[in-house]
Amino acid sequence: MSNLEYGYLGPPGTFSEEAISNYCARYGGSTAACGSIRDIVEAVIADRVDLGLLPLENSLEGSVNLSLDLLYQHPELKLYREIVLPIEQYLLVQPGAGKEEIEEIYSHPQAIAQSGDYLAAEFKDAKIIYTDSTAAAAKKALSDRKRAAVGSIRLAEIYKLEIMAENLQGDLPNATRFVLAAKKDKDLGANNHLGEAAASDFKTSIICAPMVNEAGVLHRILGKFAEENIDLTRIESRPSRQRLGEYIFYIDLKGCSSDQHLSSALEEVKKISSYFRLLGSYPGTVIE
Ligand SMILES: O=C(O)C(=O)C[C@]1(C(=O)O)C=C[C@@H](O)C=C1
Repeated sequence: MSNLEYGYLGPPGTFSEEAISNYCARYGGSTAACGSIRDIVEAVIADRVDLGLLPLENSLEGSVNLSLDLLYQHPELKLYREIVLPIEQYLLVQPGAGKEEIEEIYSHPQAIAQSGDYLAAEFKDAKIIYTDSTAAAAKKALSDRKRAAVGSIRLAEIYKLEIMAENLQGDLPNATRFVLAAKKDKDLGANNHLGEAAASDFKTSIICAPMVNEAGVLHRILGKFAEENIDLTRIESRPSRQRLGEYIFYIDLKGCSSDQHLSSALEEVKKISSYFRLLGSYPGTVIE
């Protein structure tokens, strides 16, 4: 078992904590709660933890933009593993509080968005207040019976809250994909389990920006992967922050960067990019 320390979005009771606790139960290691996604990245950079767990995307709501932006802003970071966690949202209140008493609903923006249809139908007059995490929302609900929190069932037990409603995301499949990131030059030890998986289960993530902003550039980049028969699992754009209308692309691909076909496609993409960064090749862990 490994003795690595993992920073995650706390306090205890978040989905992030569930994901990393599950991972550590399987592979060893300890956890450290951080107050925000920025704090996780700072803790990794300052060597206060070995790796940080960043939420990257959700099956209903898409990207966690802050995580994408922080990965771009910190070229010293590398991705080591993906963890996918199924998500179920609950509405939690002070014991005994009635539905008609609820005036404010607290949660992380992703959790609020995943429960959007339910909240619009059942609490259309309630004020929605965003928090840094679902567990921070539970703490808010604890102190006032007119408040409710959206989050995991574990929050009910940890913070002694009552479940007012369950399955807020409806029947749609809800899962969040996290990544473990560390400094590239960090010595993670030999027995870290991070690379454990069948080679076929690897994914590779890159960030790139086209050399010129003209018709067909994205087509040319994607064509390089098609030529080598590489399965592209996700593409996301974010503003380059240099000029209005200029974007950088986050691309996830099946395979490992050392595979012959993927490595030649990456070399070709590098040639036609003004910015290119290999975020890493990593295996995944799916939590049931
Ligand atoms: O607030 C939490 O519980 C988190 O772990 C963060 C987070 C996210 O950023 O997406 C993680 C999973 C869920 O999608 C909702 C919130």
